[in-house]
Amino acid sequence: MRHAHTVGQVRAAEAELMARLPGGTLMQRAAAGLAATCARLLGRVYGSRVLVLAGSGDNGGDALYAAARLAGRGAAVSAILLAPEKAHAGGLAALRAAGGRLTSDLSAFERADLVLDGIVGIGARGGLRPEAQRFARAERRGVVVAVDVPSGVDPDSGEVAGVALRADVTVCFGTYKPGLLIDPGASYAGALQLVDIGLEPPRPAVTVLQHPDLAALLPVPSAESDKYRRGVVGVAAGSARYPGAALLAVAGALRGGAGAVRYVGTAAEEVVRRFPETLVTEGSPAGAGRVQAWVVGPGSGDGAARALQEALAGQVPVLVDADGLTELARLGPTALAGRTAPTVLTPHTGEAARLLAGLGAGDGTGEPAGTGAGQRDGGGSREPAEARLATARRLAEAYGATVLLKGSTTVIATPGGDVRVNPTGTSWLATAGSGDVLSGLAGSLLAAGLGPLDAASAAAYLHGLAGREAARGGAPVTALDVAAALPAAWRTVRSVH
Ligand SMILES: NC(=O)C1=CN([C@@H]2O[C@H](COP(=O)(O)OP(=O)(O)OC[C@H]3O[C@@H](n4cnc5c(N)ncnc54)[C@H](OP(=O)(O)O)[C@@H]3O)[C@@H](O)[C@H]2O)[C@@H](O)CC1
Ligand SMILES: [K+]
Repeated sequence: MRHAHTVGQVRAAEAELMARLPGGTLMQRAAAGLAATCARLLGRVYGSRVLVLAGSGDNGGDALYAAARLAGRGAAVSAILLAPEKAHAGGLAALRAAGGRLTSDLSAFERADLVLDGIVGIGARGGLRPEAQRFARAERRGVVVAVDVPSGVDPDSGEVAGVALRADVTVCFGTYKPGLLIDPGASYAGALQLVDIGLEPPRPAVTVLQHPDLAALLPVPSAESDKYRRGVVGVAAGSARYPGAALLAVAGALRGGAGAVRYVGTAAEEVVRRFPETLVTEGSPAGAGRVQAWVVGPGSGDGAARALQEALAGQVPVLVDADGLTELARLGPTALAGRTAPTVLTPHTGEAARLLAGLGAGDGTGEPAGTGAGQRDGGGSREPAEARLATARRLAEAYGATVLLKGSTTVIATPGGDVRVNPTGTSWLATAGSGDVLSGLAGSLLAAGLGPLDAASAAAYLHGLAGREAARGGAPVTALDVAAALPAAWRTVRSVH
């Protein structure tokens, strides 16, 4: 599992560690790790052309010390200082002593085999300054290695105010920063490398699952398992207007590890025709048999209100999506107040705006909460992408539910303040009905016994992998293709041990 910490947490841990170590130790550890990654990327250090962009803080210091190490191994190193009078004195002296030289020639950026971006790190305030902005726009030939954070990316939120330097690799020190894991920041960071500098920060602000975590989380049937012990997931989805949503949610649920899928709703006939293994009832959740988790809302249209009310009245986990979310936004958080079992909400950006409006916060559009029932669009984007982390946290806390906020980086937040970011997303998943597959899948994992954070983040992870698998070779995918590729995604995560 990858752990990310906020700037505040890093600063606190850094202060604690620095108090125990001789001055400059951490920077030397950072520079050594940074230089080692650069050497690996260059292949042959001797004779290579390296350019350092050094700002006025310790981020520039790291870059200058690392560049000095490369110069010591025969690289031709030049440095552009963005604030010459404030450049890190020790780093600069080390670089000079190793044969590095200063330049103000911008074409060095274009010619370099490797550029070290040490303009600004976790001390950044606001967007990149004008003297740094030109590097974000310049042509380049070589590899760009960001020191700790790509300059211009907000380390805590991933926000980019204006422009940022796009890196091929980001070498971060001590811990990952949340902004490297969340778009748009994640798309500027390239591959992530962590250098251990001995930092021991507390509980992470953000975590990211990796294949072995998934392999450990996913349910495995035991010798004693029967379909009921493996969990039954109830799917209340689809309507006369949107029968397809029922099929897609069921398709996802069938590949989520539950022992059986029980469908309730008006599309029962279509569902059983397409997926004969499904148990179907033409009613609503109250009249259906026992389930271990409910999925409510995809394509439910006018039926959403009743299905939601009945599912929430039970004491099993409930995942609310699509029209169920619109209804929940109308009711507000009090609708969940009496629940003892977990609730998972899976909004896209537009639905998140409605849920926020349901708090009485308003979404700035003047649209009253609860409008747009039956809307099957991608959600419009009334919430700025950069505010996603904060939005997910806020909704989770206010609704007392685990919130999976869909987007180019899907973010999952719990009411207790845990946040996971999904690393497997792909833009191919921006296809109609793909969210319905995700909710069926996540509901199935809930029914199989995973907790809400694990179920939601494992579902997002598998869904992303399945999307990539279905789009392999650059082919467009349909939501059913994604569902069909889910078994391959399970095998992929299980094959890595
Ligand atoms: N934490 C750790 O454990 C370790 C941390 N280490 C390293 O230290 C780094 C943090 O160093 P830091 O605190 O000196 O801040 P840093 O990011 O260099 O920037 C501050 C300077 O930049 C400027 N500036 C501000 N905003 C700007 C903007 N938007 N655009 C352009 N410039 C801007 C601002 O200038 P001023 O306002 O003073 O003119 C200020 O002086 C960290 O990322 C890591 O690399 C490692 O050495 C080892 C252990
Ligand atoms: K940087």
